[in-house]
Amino acid sequence: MSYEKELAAANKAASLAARLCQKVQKELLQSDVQSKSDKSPVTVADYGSQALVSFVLENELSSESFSLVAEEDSGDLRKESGQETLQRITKLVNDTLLSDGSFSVSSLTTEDVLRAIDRGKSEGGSHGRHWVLDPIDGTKGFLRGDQYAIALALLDEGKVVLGVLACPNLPLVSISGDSQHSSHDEVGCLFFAKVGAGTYMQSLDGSSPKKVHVSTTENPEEASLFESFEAAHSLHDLSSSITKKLGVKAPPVRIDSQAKYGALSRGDGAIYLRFPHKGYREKIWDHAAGCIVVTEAGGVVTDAAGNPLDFSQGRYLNLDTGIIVTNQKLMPSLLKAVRESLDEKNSSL
Ligand SMILES: Nc1ncnc2c1ncn2[C@@H]1O[C@H](COP(=O)(O)OS(=O)(=O)O)[C@@H](OP(=O)(O)O)[C@H]1O
Ligand SMILES: [Mg+2]
Repeated sequence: MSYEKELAAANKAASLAARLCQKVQKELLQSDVQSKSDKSPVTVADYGSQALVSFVLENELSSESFSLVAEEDSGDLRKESGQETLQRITKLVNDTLLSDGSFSVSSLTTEDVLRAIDRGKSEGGSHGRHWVLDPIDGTKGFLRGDQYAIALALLDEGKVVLGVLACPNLPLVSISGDSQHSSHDEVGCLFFAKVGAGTYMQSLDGSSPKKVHVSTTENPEEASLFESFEAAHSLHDLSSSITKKLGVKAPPVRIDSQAKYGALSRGDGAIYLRFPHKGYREKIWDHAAGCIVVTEAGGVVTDAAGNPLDFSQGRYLNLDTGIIVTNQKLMPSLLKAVRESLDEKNSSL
């Protein structure tokens, strides 16, 4: 199976969704009246991105019956209080489709938008094909004006077979701790990977794609660490104890969203550690696209016990403790350090 047509559709869908999100983030950052606690811009961009991706996939694949596992549903938009937001989303989606020029449809109605969003209710699973979407991954980063990603993947018989990460604010040059980059660097990256065919990166503006590879270092002293920006999303103390054991010298690079997987796939840094607080259940849309982008670039993604991630169990991942990402050479010593640090943590409880 080549998945050629599916990859082209996914790239188009994620790029257009990125355009929609960029427009909303720009307005958000320019607005003086926007209060910091107002979550409405991210709400509008989240729903708009999901509606757009769902519509583009249906259109490009000429398929009425595809399955989509996605983060949002239209419940709140169907209420009286959601009508103004729904109008804004519908206008944004139509403006974005119009800006592309390749869609022959006249404008979508609010009902079309609600229907497109609700396609995302699929439960996924181990049989057949399922698209997996996080319309805005890193919502907190989006509101801060920092990193976020549109993450889209395709599962076939429970395995991730393609993945696309659109990262509108990620510099085209390396962001690892030791590299110099300035606020003038060009931003906006599109990573895409297909099973058995490697990972590529291009600019969201459409430069020609270049094959990328994870860092090949086997020396932990040269390896820098990526982790969640938000301390509430990952135990920073635990990753610090692990990297100390390994001998990592550089301070951690903390950025939001699956942009971490994208950055790692092109060799910015060599390790990504994620240890959610007890009780948190990881969703498949937070890792499916990132996972194939890294593995097709030569990296390894496992849970804290060294098992591959299983995307076939529905909307959630059933995980042992955390997620570990690195290259093949560093994995054995990293897993050992993870095991030792987890044992120390558990014995101190
Ligand atoms: N408590 C808790 N623990 C662990 N993870 C959580 C938690 N709460 C949320 N999330 C999920 O984290 C997604 C954001 O990605 P990151 O954690 O990699 O980035 S960051 O923390 O925003 O820096 C974020 O994705 P979005 O909701 O799409 O933004 C969540 O799915
Ligand atoms: Mg997410």
